[in-house]
Amino acid sequence: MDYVKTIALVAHDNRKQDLLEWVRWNYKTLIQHKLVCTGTTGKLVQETITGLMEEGDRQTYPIIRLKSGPLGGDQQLGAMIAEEKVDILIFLWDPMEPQPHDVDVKALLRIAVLYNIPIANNRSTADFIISSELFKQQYQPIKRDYSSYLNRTVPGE
Ligand SMILES: O=C(CO)COP(=O)(O)O
Repeated sequence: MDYVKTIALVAHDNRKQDLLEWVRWNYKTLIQHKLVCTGTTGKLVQETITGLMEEGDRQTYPIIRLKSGPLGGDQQLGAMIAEEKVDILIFLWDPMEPQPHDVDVKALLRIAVLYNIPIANNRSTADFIISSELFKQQYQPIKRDYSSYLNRTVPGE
């Protein structure tokens, strides 16, 4: 990943205020990077950052807004990670409430682990990521070699 990173920000409803507070705290750093969000999170992040900009250069802050999580946004984000278009995932998911799209949440977390991108699922980990020395550098996550899996023989072959 480059100096300028693509950072995905996602939060379940009960965690959105937490994420927005984190965005407020870190917005000067965040605006130096590219942001991608699921739909409702994206709307709130965009409004928050736009509101924090100096009045003179205030403009709707550009972020990539995908569909809302339960409507396919988590899957769109997972696809972006598989295409190596996302460098970091900050996903404050709700540990206290089941979600209608639990399978999509699990799939998103799985693909983020598979591609070995940094993932924060709570604010303290998000703080550690954004304040890390590695955050300010180019960094290449080590990729596992899946060639033996890809070249396996399947039954009947
Ligand atoms: O449901 C989500 C993540 O699983 C987030 O979706 P929204 O940002 O659209 O609320």
